[in-house]
Amino acid sequence: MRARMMLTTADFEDAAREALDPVYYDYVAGGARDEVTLRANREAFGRLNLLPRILRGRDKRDLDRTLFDCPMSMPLLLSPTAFHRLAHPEGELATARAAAAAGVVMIVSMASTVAVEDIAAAARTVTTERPPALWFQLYLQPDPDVTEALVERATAAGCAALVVTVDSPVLGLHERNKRNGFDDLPTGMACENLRNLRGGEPGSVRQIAMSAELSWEHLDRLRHSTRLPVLLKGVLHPEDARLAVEHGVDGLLLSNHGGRQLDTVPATVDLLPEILDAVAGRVPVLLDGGVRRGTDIVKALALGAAAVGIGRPVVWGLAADGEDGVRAVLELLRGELDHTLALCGATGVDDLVRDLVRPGFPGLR
Ligand SMILES: Cc1cc2nc3c(=O)[nH]c(=O)nc-3n(C[C@H](O)[C@H](O)[C@H](O)COP(=O)(O)O)c2cc1C
Ligand SMILES: O=C(O)C(=O)c1ccccc1
Repeated sequence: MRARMMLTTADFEDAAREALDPVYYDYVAGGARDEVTLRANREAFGRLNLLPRILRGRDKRDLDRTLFDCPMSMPLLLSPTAFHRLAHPEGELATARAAAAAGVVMIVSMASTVAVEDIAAAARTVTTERPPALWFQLYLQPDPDVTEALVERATAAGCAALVVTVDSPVLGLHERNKRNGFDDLPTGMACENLRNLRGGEPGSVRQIAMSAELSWEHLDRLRHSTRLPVLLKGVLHPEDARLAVEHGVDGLLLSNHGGRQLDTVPATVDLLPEILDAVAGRVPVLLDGGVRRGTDIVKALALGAAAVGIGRPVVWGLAADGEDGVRAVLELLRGELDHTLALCGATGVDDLVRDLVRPGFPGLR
């Protein structure tokens, strides 16, 4: 049999589907309820068209960008995803090495199955000349002391920014997980960032409190307790984007959690112009949700995103081939990004403007 050619992120999803226990595949692939938003993220990119410029490009294009003092080899980062050891025995260690080798930021999930200190050590084995480019995602905890202990842990491990996920007053409901009876980690895996956080905590998934009573006061308290840049992940209403800036956040990661929280919210790329108008250039706006192609990255950047994140494609790479698989996913997206820039007549990622993107022309869907 001919070996499968791994040319696209979809090829990695196919390989992951074959490699993974179907229960874990469903956990990663799935979205909330009817999965309307999960599909919308992809469909929205599909509805946008690119209108390239001619006779103005260059042979070698600039892909690099610096955000919050973190140099990135391209404006693509690893959005936080939980439980990497479900996908591969090395879990987040493999992911971190791949991200560091590719020169991109990994946002470590609070619910990682390897401790953030060990993830940072793995990244350091690859990048010796600069600190590992890790940011840390957290859910604000109703007990501010728990949040503070987590932040201290992530900061001591060398994380360079905090990404606070605010779209989860309660956990989204995934009917795939219900049908499969998946509601906990298997024996031998734990949420290692929560183990022994303040006392003898076991690191169980249930230690992650989702609370509908969190308020801007909790965020203010965090904002004043750390010198790290704070980004909010999961702001969807433009009014909340305005409030977030007023409360001193350093950036937004525009995200609908990959269609995993409230179903039927809009696709992130459709919301991007409104959010950018609300923020009015005061802080960078990053975006994730449905990014699978170089053309998706170019569309989001041209509309004004400072960088884009990928969630599931990272886990597909990891499940398919560990560190090499994640690296391959990142490199194929880098290649597609560069190729798309060339075809658009752009000299680099800083040369993308809004008028490259048009709403879909009829017949081009
Ligand atoms: C398996 C899985 C686990 C996730 N875990 C987290 C998490 O722990 N924290 C968080 O803020 N977002 C989490 N997310 C959401 C991602 O950060 C991201 O917003 C989303 O996956 C982006 O969409 P994409 O998968 O279409 O690229 C998770 C997503 C998936 C698929
Ligand atoms: O699965 C998720 O999307 C997610 O965000 C999460 C939250 C808490 C624990 C594990 C995963």
